[in-house]
Amino acid sequence: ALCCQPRPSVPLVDLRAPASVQREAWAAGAALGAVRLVGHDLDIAAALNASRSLFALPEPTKLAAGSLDGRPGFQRGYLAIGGESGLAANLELKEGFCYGYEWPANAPVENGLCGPNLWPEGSEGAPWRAELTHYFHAAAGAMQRATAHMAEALLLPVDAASLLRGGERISIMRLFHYFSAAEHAHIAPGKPRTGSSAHTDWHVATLIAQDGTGGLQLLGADGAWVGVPPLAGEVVVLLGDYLHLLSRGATHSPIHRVLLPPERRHRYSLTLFGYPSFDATLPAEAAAAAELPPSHTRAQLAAAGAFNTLVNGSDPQARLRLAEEAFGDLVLDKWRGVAANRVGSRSDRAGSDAV
Ligand SMILES: O=C(O)CCC(=O)C(=O)O
Ligand SMILES: [Fe+2]
Repeated sequence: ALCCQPRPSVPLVDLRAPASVQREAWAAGAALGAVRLVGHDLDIAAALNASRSLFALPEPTKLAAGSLDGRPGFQRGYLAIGGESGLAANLELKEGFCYGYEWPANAPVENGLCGPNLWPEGSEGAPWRAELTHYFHAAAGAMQRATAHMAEALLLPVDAASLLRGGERISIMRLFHYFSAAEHAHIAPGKPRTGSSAHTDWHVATLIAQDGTGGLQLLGADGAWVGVPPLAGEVVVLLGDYLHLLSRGATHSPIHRVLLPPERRHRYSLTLFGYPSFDATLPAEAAAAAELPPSHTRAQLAAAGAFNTLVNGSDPQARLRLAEEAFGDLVLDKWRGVAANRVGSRSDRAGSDAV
């Protein structure tokens, strides 16, 4: 009977249905900060397979495509295990690869988030690379449609079309490959291991495709971690800090984390970070009304402990920066911070955890 079916904890939105029909699902999703999405036309299995091919490349080939040393804050290229961490206390046991818009060779670098993709040497013409490039554009389109759908359904006090406008060339795809806890025991022995430390996403929205392993969790209002089910054919849309601010709190930016896969399992995910334009600034009233950190209950804050978020609420300069600084400058600062938490770095040894 209908009465006895468990209510799915992350609401499901079908992009093929009119936004007005999906109002209830988006309202529940805005309160939680996440929806499951179908009707997106993405070939998730093909993209996951392509990312497996990339991570199966020889270690030296991957390391040679590493990005972090040259340009602090610039996020393209290969991320080795321990190469970044949301919280300095943790070793995040995953490797990653970040890429996005394909800048023409010799295009001028307009800002710190622009620049060439750092594909592994010898990958020109590889089918997996073509698939990943295709997936970036398809996923960005699906996210654009989803945010417009959401804004329409929720009657958000922002121009729906403008949420991600101008961010197409700086939005970033992050491929992850998570290991089980006992692997790579020689790296930072004794350090607590996790997949992704508790955090909020700093931008507009995140579109996540995951394999069947599971491990992504977000905090519900009561402070209980809610598993985001890895269901075939679905992607997950998480709503971020910048959307929370822009919408004057109409959407929640959930604290979430990724647990490591069980023994002998690996987890793959494709995570697209949807940015507004580099120069986007918050209207002064929105910045003044901002809750920092965004709209979390006491139960959520207690359950999360330390977590990484766009602006540090206990820093008196933070509110000022929100009103005055472009999104791109704020987020570049954040990227420098997580890179500074890499294994063996100075802030790693000092154990500092920015919240
Ligand atoms: O791998 C995932 O499922 C999500 C990772 C995540 O939350 C992030 O990179 O911001
Ligand atoms: Fe995230």
